[in-house]
Amino acid sequence: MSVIQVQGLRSLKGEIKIQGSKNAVLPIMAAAVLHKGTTVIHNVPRIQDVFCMLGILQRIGCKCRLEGNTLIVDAVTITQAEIPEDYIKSMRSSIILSGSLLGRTGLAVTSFPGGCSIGKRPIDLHLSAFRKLGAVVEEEAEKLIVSANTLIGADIELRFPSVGATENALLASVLAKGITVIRGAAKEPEIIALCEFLNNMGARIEGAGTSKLMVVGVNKLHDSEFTVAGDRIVAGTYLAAVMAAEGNIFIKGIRPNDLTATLSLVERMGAELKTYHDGLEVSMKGRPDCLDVVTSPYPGFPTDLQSQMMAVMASGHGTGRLTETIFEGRFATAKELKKLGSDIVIDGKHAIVHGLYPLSGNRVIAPDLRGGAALVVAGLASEGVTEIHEGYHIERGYEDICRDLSSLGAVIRGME
Ligand SMILES: CC(=O)N[C@H]1[C@@H](OP(=O)(O)OP(=O)(O)OC[C@H]2O[C@@H](n3ccc(=O)[nH]c3=O)[C@H](O)[C@@H]2O)O[C@H](CO)[C@@H](O)[C@@H]1O
Ligand SMILES: C=C(OP(=O)(O)O)C(=O)O
Repeated sequence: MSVIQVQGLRSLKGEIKIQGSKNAVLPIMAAAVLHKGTTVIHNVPRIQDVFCMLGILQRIGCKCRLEGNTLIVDAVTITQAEIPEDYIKSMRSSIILSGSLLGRTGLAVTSFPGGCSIGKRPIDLHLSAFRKLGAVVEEEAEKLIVSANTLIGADIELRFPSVGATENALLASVLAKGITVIRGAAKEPEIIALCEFLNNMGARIEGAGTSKLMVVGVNKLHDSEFTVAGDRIVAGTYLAAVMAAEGNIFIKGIRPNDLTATLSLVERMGAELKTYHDGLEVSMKGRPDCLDVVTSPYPGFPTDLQSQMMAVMASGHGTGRLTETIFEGRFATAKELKKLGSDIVIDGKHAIVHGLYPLSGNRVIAPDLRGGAALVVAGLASEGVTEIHEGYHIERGYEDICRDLSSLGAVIRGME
């Protein structure tokens, strides 16, 4: 699907089941490499990033079967510790395999990762964690070679709670000798999921969900089965969709507690919410109020929902200010939203959004995964047709955004 067409100004109504979490399943798939046996993962979303990770697992020797939303990974034999560069460039999460390959084989040959063009995205914290555990990191003609004879538990201090660096430090330390303490760790629900997954396969990790993780190295892991939780960012995207389009929808298959900062924001913007243990009902009448929003690491408001919220405010009421503190490139979406008539002024880390309704349909280009989803949201609040080009970005993280929104009454279709 390279182009998405949205006919705006239709309210949304109905119920939507949220796919499994991308940012949880990718490190879990990488973690399966640590075990010389079989891992079964349920509620795996059928998205491009998962297909890419599957491709990498197969290239390094794993036997994988994706049946519906269940993935079986047989990692009895790893035949190579090098990940081809084309895979690495097409997906940020490929870097997470360095930790698990290093833990499993003592060697990981990768290169600098790709991902969304949302900022510089260095990996210095990942590499310094590997070094702390006793690995040697070498750069050779675009290749990044991380190796260790023996990984030894260590005290790792992260100067920023990087999600990826926390995951890599965990993966490299599970089979290391002795105790590893990770201070300044990320607290995202996806880190908790990874710790639960690893403990369920025999690892010994304490402190998940806090900034201090303790890993007691073990000698071996065992076969396991795990179910991935619903994707809080996809849920937040559909929340943004109903804020922009108005209406009433039930979002099921997620834990509202994972979305506390987002839910508090949308309530202040004017939505009515009812939360249940595995879902929530959202009702939006009239235009949402524009407010001040600052992105920050969990439990703060997630950068992965900033663009969608920009789209909501662009079609809202009053003036708001978005401050992006994590990824400096995420305001690329503003340029596209302006093509729909929105009034957004960028000033460094801040975007000042003056709400206007309705926006007017136009041809726009998805700048990245969440920026693409934000343009779909803006299309719902636009008069006429909005055509979003380069929709392949959206497929990295959404199983089928057109299927989901049409089931809620949106007039939307994808075209090749
Ligand atoms: C697959 C996945 O889970 N992706 C998520 C993960 O990305 P990712 O793991 O790449 O994000 P990080 O938490 O590592 O990055 C956060 C910040 O730390 C900086 N940094 C990171 C690593 C490092 O070695 N040095 C450094 O300076 C980054 O430039 C960025 O400014 O967390 C982000 C922040 O919640 C989300 O937006 C992404 O959706
Ligand atoms: C930035 C994102 O993903 P990735 O880290 O995989 O590029 C995202 O999910 O918004």
